[in-house]
Amino acid sequence: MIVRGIEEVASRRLAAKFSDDNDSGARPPRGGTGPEPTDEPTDTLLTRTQLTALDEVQLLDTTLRDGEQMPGVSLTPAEKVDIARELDAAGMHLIEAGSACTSEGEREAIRRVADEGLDATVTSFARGVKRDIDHALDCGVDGINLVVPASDKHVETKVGSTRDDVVETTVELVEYAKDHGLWVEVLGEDGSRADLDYLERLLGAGLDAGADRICYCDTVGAADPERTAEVVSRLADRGPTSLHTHDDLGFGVANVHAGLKAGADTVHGTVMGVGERAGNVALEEVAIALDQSYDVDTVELERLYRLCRTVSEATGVALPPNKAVCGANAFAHESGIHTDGTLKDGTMYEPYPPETVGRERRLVLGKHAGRAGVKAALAEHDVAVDDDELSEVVSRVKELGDRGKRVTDADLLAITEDVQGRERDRHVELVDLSATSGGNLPTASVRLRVGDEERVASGTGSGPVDAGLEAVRAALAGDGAGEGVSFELDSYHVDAITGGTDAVVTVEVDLSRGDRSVSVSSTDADITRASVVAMVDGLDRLLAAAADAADADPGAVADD
Ligand SMILES: CC(C)C(=O)C(=O)O
Repeated sequence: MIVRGIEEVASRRLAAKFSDDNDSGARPPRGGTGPEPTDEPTDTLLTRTQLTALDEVQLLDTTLRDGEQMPGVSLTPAEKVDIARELDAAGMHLIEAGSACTSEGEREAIRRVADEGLDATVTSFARGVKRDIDHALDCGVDGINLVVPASDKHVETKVGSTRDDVVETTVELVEYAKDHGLWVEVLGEDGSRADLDYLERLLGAGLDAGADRICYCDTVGAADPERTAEVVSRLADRGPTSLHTHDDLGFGVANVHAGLKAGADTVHGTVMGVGERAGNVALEEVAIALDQSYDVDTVELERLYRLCRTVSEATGVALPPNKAVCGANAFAHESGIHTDGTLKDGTMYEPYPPETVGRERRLVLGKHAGRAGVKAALAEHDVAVDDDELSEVVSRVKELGDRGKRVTDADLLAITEDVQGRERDRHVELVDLSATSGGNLPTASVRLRVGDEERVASGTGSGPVDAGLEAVRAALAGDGAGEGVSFELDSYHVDAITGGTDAVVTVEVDLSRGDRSVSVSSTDADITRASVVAMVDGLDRLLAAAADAADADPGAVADD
């Protein structure tokens, strides 16, 4: 582990601030008169603005600490290690791996992250008590995020202390941690609601005692950008300053930008903004906004989506469909006008190409569908239609959309077959399914018709749906008698259509084989059946497409 350039950035910035060169215009003055357009060529009318006083920003990820404080989220050591590896691979500068005082299990997790040999600086959260620092030392971390109360509410009501005592303890603890070789950041909890003179005195005392940096905390997300700028510019005059913002007023990212313009150089946040209440600022949003609007590099953007998926899977927090960068709809277009425009020029309705953050563009069909979008979707499945057929398909797609249904690829293909009066043979079909759960090992058995043969197989999994998927995979794997067929389940989504324990559910899956993919849905009162039927129907569509492509060659059913 290394302290990845973080203090180099800060000291260069401070040096620039206090050097004469600064006045010569080599570096724009902090807190200046507002954004200055750069002369970078651009193919849009947008000009990139320069964040005053900074050109490098470091990110501290606290998904494994503040993110895990989200109600209902609890990560195992293995999950923490997985997330930490992904963060490190993306080039995260600092990773707050947890709070060492929490439990032996938490210390084990922090130890494992610290032992990974990551490039990132690995830290532990520590409250303002010596035993928390000892616990952090015991975990082998590089540094600590030392949290001390800053607002009177926290000083007096929460910890029952006085301002002077908190300053004195902070100095002692910083000296103790530095004597033990730790990198130290001092955070003033509830700093946005603290008396500014006292906050400056408290955090300044931390710096004077040897802390490497201080952090402005908008603990309850109560500040607006103006307050943020006011507080941060005072703190940044004292030394390297980080920002820790929450999103209770929806100002999370705006406050980060205000704080950076006011002289901070490091941003705390979490992946997908997971965290207490309304969450922390989402680091993927910070990273993409800094890149797009200010030309500031932070982490590897093309790894952001993958990172979000890893965190979503580990935490169980679904990717919010309408969120920047990670949302399913971030690069999806449904309305006829948008789809038509997007087909003419991919950037028509997007601020940046999806590949920038490791995504792909999707055209979705629903009640707003138009001819261009439907035609393009059919072309992706190598289906050609004449003008009259297209009109009929579009109107049936809209009808389905009007009934509140998202129109999947399988729906579109079925509608088109009907409009064109085509019948097709199924390549794979579910004949029978049984599943058991409740015991130690959920199990499912399937009987499939694959071409002319019947295949029976069973599988086990974390639940009956997972077991059903394994059974389908096993039936299709081929055992010498039949040929093997493999596929990827790219996404799986369940919606309860009715309430109660007898709810009817719709399962929607995206499957792929090679470079072909298909979306399919199935509705049933039995979630396992709905899931397996959707998977088998999707696979059937993929096999049909492969067979068509190979000009009805039966060998196309098997993997190459
Ligand atoms: C205690 C600090 C760092 C915190 O999590 C917050 O202010 O939200």
